This record gives sequence, C-alpha cells and structure tokens, in this order.
Amino acid sequence: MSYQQERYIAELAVQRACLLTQKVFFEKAKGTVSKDDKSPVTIGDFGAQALIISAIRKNFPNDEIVAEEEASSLREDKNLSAEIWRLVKDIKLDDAESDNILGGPLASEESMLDIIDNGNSAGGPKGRIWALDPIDGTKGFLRGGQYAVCLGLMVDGDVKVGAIGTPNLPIDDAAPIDASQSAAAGNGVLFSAILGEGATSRPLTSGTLAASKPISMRPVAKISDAVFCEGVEAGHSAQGDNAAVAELLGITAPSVRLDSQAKYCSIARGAGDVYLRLPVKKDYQEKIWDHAAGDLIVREAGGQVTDIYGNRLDFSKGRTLAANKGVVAAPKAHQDQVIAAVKSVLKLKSVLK
Ligand SMILES: Nc1ncnc2c1ncn2[C@@H]1O[C@H](COP(=O)(O)O)[C@@H](OP(=O)(O)O)[C@H]1O
Ligand SMILES: [Mg+2]
Ligand SMILES: [Mg+2]
Ligand SMILES: [Mg+2]
Repeated sequence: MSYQQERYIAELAVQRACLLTQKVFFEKAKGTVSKDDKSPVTIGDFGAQALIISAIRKNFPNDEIVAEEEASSLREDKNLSAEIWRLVKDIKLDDAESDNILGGPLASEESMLDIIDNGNSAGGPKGRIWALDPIDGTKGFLRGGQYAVCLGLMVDGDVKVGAIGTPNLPIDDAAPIDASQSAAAGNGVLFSAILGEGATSRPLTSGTLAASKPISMRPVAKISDAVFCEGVEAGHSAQGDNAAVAELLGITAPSVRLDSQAKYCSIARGAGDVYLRLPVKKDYQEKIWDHAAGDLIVREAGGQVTDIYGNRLDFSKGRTLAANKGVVAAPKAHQDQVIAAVKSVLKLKSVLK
C-alpha cells in the first residue's frame, strides 16, 4: 500500500501548524507553563496540537493519535485556553482549497480542548497510530533557536510516513547550521518520507505545498571526517559521553548543537553526519513522538538509526521507546563502527563509576 495521501495530509497539516508556531515565536508572551515533569509547554505547543489533530480527524477518522500534550491544565486555566483559541481560530492556509482539505477552522474553544485530548492513545503494536510532537524542542523555541513540528504514522508498530516542519532551518541544504541561527528571512523547511520511497525536503510555505526534492545523507569516506550533531540541553543527552565517542572515532570537528528533530533532518540532508543522544538518566524512556518521523526520514535518506546497543528503535511498545536506550544515527556504512565506540565509552564509564 502506498501512503501518498497520508504523507500529503501530514505535510499540509504540519505546514499549517507552523504558521501558528511562527506567529507565537514572535510574540513576547508565549504563555509558558511548567508541566508536572518541570518541562515547559507554550500556547504554540497546544495550538499546533489542536490544528494537526483536527486535520487527522477530518481525513482519517478511525486512526489513533499519540500526542505529547493534553488539555487538563487548560480546562483549569480559562485565560490560557482563551489565548490559545484566539490564535487557533484565525490560522488558515492561504490556499482555501488546501485549508478545506484539512477541515477548515476548528468549531469552538470547547471542541479545541477535546481535540487536544484526542492525542491520548496508549499506542502499541496494532493498527494505524499517529505520533505527534506539536513543538519538539520547546526549550529551543523559547530560546529563539531550532524547533520542529513532527508527525509520523505507524502501522502495526512500524513507521510508514514522517513529516517534520523546521521553520528556523535554512532552505539551502548546504548552508552551515548552528543553534543560534533562527528565524532569519527565507528560512523554513518541510521534510518528509514514506517507507521505501525515499526522503524529500521542500521550502515551507503558507499555502499549497512547494515543489519537493529528494534528500540524502552525505557520503563520508572515513568516520573521522564526520560532523556530529547533538542536543543543546545537557539534561537531555550526555554531552561528555557524546564527545568521548567522537574522540574515539577520531572526529576533530566540533559538534553542532541543535534543539529538536532538526538534528535528524540536518543529517538526512547532509548538513552533519552523525546524531548522538546518549542517555543522561538510567530510567528515562524516550518518547515515540520525539523520534518517529526523524527515524524514518534519516533511514530513507540512507542512514541507520538505532539505540546505544545497536537495536532499531521499537515504536510498538506504547507511548515510549520502552525497549530502547538513547539514540545513535549515522550513515549506514559507519553505524557499526559508531556503535562499537558508544559501547566502549559507556562500558569504560560504568567500570570507572
Ligand atoms: N532526560 C531526558 N532525556 C532525553 N530526552 C529528554 C529528557 N527530558 C526531556 N527530553 C525530551 O527532549 C526533547 C527535546 O530534545 P532535544 O534536547 O534534542 O531538543 C523534549 O521534547 P519537547 O521539547 O517536545 O518536550 C523532551 O521530550
Ligand atoms: Mg515537551
Ligand atoms: Mg519533543
Ligand atoms: Mg514537544
């Protein structure tokens, strides 16, 4: 079965949600609240989740959705809810036909809250389940750095479609990237992939989808020539261990630090080669929405994505990657070598502890 229609809806829905996140990006007050785990969520996260779930509901009413956010705090905070509704109700694609395909505007503030809570699927190994991260890299978003709107479709636990909008990445694949580069004029890229059909990128627009082009990872002759990407937040991946792995591989170029799945997108287009996300905490389980779309886009661009043990990411375990630890993404030909270095650094660390 081909997933052209699912990819089309995913890209269009992500593109529409990016109109909202970009609007919020330039607002002084982003309505930031702290979640139970102390991580931030903003009106951009809630609004983008509402817009995307509404588009999925309209086009694929029987599908389930695993999304990061939930509306309980908004039901208690009427001001925040009203603020989100004020933004969401006015967001539409310039092209009326495209906007209609996504179902047009949401009906009311109350239905917006119900739609946000539609992302509460438990996930699992059976059926069609979308994984949605309405803003990945919320801390980057708040800092004025990179962030990504991420949507993947899993069928029986396997990711078939991925779409990621990165409003602050340069359109040019060859442009140098760094975390400080943000909403410069002309930025904004929409990445996507279908399993078995390759990965593409196209400029983000405010209407119909722009023309796409295939993307692929950069050929790396020797792993020591590679550039590696990692997160900006030291609490999300072990930057010291990442650096030790790079050193063991003979990599001398400094790491490129980016928030969000912009890291997967960057290596998939040849701006960087290896993405290391070595665990900080023993008991942290990675969330499926943080990886589903990026995992597929990198693999379809010629890369391999595994955990620190070299196992493929298993999206069939529920809302988290309960069977995996950390993430290592690299060009296919070099993955074994990178995993060997990861194992030796982590083993050494446990011996020294
Ligand atoms: N201890 C931890 N280890 C790994 N990832 C974590 C973490 N705490 C939070 N995260 C996740 O890291 C994501 C951001 O990744 P990165 O650091 O690569 O930008 C966050 O996504 P959100 O920003 O969507 O909440 C969050 O889900
Ligand atoms: Mg979050
Ligand atoms: Mg995330
Ligand atoms: Mg998020």
